Amino acid sequence: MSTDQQVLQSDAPLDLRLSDAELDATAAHLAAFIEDVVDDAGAEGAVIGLSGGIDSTTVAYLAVEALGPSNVHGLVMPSVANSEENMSDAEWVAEELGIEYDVVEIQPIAEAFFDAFPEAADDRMAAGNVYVRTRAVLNYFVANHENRVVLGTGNRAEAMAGYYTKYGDQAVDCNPIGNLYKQQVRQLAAHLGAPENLVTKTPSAEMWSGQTDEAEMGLDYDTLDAILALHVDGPLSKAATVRALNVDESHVERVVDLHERSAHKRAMPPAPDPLHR
Ligand SMILES: Nc1ncnc2c1ncn2[C@@H]1O[C@H](COP(=O)(O)OP(=O)(O)OC[C@H]2O[C@@H]([n+]3cccc(C(=O)O)c3)[C@H](O)[C@@H]2O)[C@@H](O)[C@H]1O
Ligand SMILES: Nc1ncnc2c1ncn2[C@@H]1O[C@H](COP(=O)(O)OP(=O)(O)OP(=O)(O)O)[C@@H](O)[C@H]1O
Ligand SMILES: [Mg+2]
Repeated sequence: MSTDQQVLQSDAPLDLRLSDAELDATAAHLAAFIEDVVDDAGAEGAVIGLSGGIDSTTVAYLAVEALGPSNVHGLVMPSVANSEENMSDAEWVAEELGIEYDVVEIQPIAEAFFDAFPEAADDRMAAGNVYVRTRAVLNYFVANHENRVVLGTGNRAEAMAGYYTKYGDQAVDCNPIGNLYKQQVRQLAAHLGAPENLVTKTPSAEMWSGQTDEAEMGLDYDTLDAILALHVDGPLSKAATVRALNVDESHVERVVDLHERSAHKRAMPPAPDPLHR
């Protein structure tokens, strides 16, 4: 994936917003899903990484609806790449929801990995993925110890574009918002009571300072959502999608490319067919 390219925007994006009744039903459905996952696992609650971003904020609100605040444990895990604003927003979410949370500085842990392979430490993608995977290890450390499940925060747009770290932020036990496009996540967050500054915040993985999802993918989320909904998830041809959204063919091709190149992330690791049965 090339980085920091021009952000392409459709001037006629598809409106995927849900009605108030649909938002009520969605919130109840997703909370019931979380409760079922925890019950089916025989677990005593959930762990969630809190980044101050809208995806983890939304899942935290849903988890508290589902399980009650005393059964949700938040982990705020800063590295040098995280902004103070995001980390303080993450703590604000935990305090607002009344959940237990810990702040775990992951820089020293990541530095141990960097020291093991100094030649890779300046590779911002490889190093950024170390931050992401370190958080996954800590989520499971707590989940194992406290008999909890790990809540994922991936949405439909990220999943279909492969915009996540394999066995990193995708290493979770369930994805409550995994079938919502990004604009629907923002809408649900507002519906659940998340404050405006979190709902409208620029999405970032914060794997390095200044990273933004839209600059890296080269598309804004409304356009990505729309191309996925119409073409990759939906029945429209490339040409019909271009006409419907008034976008360039290259927008659609970029999304198809992101989707196809990340197929391995959505599949079990392959093994050869058995030779002898
Ligand atoms: N065809 C194939 N079949 C099987 N395995 C294949 C493969 N191609 C690559 N691989 C494996 O996958 C690895 C590359 O995948 P991976 O390690 O995930 O790394 P990669 O996809 O290169 O990078 C992760 C991407 O996700 C973004 N991200 C990460 C975390 C959070 C967020 C966020 O939105 O918050 C976004 C990040 O900005 C970056 O664009 C390769 O090193 C290789 O091990
Ligand atoms: N510093 C961090 N501390 C704890 N968890 C984190 C941190 N950074 C990322 N995460 C976890 O990784 C997930 C994936 O990050 P991602 O950026 O996709 O979501 P987000 O930050 O919640 O929302 P947005 O996409 O709008 O930035 C987060 O939702 C959160 O669970
Ligand atoms: Mg983020």
